[in-house]
Amino acid sequence: MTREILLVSHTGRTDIAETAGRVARSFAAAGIGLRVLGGELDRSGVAAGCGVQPTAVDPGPHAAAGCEMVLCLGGDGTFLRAAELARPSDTPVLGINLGRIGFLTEAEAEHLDDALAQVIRQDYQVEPRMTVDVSVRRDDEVLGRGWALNEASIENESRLGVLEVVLEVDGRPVSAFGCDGVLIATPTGSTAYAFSAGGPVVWPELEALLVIPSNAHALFARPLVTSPASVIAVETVAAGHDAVVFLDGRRTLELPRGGRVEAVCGERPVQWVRLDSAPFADRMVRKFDLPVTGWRGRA
Ligand SMILES: NC(=O)c1ccc[n+]([C@@H]2O[C@H](COP(=O)([O-])OP(=O)(O)OC[C@H]3O[C@@H](n4cnc5c(N)ncnc54)[C@H](O)[C@@H]3O)[C@@H](O)[C@H]2O)c1
Ligand SMILES: Nc1ncnc2c1ncn2[C@@H]1O[C@H](COP(=O)(O)OP(=O)(O)OP(=O)(O)O)[C@@H](O)[C@H]1O
Repeated sequence: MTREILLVSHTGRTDIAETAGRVARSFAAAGIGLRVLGGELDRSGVAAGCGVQPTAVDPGPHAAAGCEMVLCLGGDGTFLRAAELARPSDTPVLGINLGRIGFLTEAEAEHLDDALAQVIRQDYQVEPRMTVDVSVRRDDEVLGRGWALNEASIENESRLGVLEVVLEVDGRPVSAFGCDGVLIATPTGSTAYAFSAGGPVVWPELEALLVIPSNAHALFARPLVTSPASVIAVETVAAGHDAVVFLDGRRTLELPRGGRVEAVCGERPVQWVRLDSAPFADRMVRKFDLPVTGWRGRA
């Protein structure tokens, strides 16, 4: 069977385009075909000149269909973009960090050659990462649907005044408060926006839905960790403000005043390529540069 990989890279940096050219040549030498988004071919570094003939594809839900993986060269933003292309066809995504933080990526740039060798040998595991499915409703009408890998962030559209919301979990009211917004995050997203809003770091193997009020003007506005089977709803008051739901900071849904957002564990996860079994604790310490001097460990 012909092997094929979709390459998604940060196209705004020449160093990444050069790296993409190197990746393309390695895959070509191993007999692996390359796909690139048509609109990015010129800037991708894998166009004419690098000795490879990639297939140009449209950036729709079929972009990665039939590929063995989506390889992402960039930071977290590029990984989220790659996940959007990979998820509809359940294609695994591998991130190589050529960005600043790259919390979502599996390998650092200095280990690129080792990572490519593993990909070529098909020496990796794939694990599902939970997503969140979101619907926006008003009365009985569904106004929009979407999904996120990190989080759904409900935010006051105008930024004028507070957003008055009522939080509901599993059909029961939990708390009403004014706030800048409410985040509904996955364990993967617990180190992103939810982390900045005071949420807990959740190990990615755990399935849970996190609910984190942002700047709530209330005595009770603690981060909640709910079951993956929970249905979370956030209602905005009819006399209040219009809001927007940001999904991974990339896709938006309008939430008119008096509307309701419902969030549940995503039906379709993102398939995540693991190259090694380094514990999540090590990744967190490395990415957040946490001090660990003085650790002795068990004798
Ligand atoms: N105040 C905040 O912390 C804040 C505000 C808006 C959006 N965000 C995050 O930005 C994400 C979109 O990322 P982007 O790179 O396209 O935008 P961006 O370039 O504005 O990046 C925001 C920052 O979030 C980091 N990030 C993204 N996902 C992460 C994760 N799972 N764990 C740890 N760090 C993560 C990125 O590396 C970057 O430093 C959103 O999903 C949201 O989580 C954070
Ligand atoms: N070809 C492209 N088309 C659209 N957006 C792109 C493209 N290349 C890069 N971007 C966007 O540029 C932004 C920055 O990219 P990315 O997050 O990968 O780099 P970074 O900011 O250096 O890394 P990190 O997020 O890890 O700090 C992201 O929102 C990404 O989606």
